[in-house]
Amino acid sequence: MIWSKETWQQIEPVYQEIIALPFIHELKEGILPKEKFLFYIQQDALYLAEFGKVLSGIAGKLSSFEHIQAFLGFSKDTIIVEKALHETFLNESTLELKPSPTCLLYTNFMHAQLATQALPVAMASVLPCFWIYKEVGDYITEHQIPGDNPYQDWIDTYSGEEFAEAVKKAIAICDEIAETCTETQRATMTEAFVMASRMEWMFWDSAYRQEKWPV
Ligand SMILES: Cc1ncc(C[n+]2csc(CCO)c2C)c(N)n1
Repeated sequence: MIWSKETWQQIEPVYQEIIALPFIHELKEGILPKEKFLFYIQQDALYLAEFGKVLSGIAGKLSSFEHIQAFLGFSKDTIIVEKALHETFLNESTLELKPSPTCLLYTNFMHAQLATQALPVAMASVLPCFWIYKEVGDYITEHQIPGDNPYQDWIDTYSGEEFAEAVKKAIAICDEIAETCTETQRATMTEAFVMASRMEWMFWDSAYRQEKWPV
């Protein structure tokens, strides 16, 4: 079976929990309190800055010209989005922004995967970031009631054609790499994918709770 198909089946329960989150429901209805969205965007800017570095780190370890080009493109797009978020939603004071416990957990996990795991495992760790956002973007678009939604730009970004193409490419590259792996390596890739998917759930949940450091 194709690695990505088999692996998505593993996270289907996590995905169902994601679309059941109040953050996603209220985003879809356009009733998410502004301060919760802002908390999310601020943490996302911090997340994207690290994620962009991890993507270019993966590119640096790849050998096929086509794969390198794809991952450098993903990295560049991530940094462009991060910069745009800063310009649209954030101001000077965000220089003092500090990552929430969940944001730090997720970005450190990605960096650790890149630094200590085999390349296919690091690639599997970054894939939920693409794929889950695509599914969530499509889900919201399909279940939205027409009308004004202050978060429409965000929704359109992740349900658009351009993003769909990037996600397709990321999945295809992971499948191609998985084909060259042993069963054990493929299982480790799946484990990494599941772990990152759980952190995607946590990221939205932590934004809804405006998570603080306990001490
Ligand atoms: C926590 C978190 N996870 C995933 C994304 C989505 N995303 C971020 S970068 C990128 C790749 C190309 O731009 C994608 C799909 C996000 N914004 N925040």
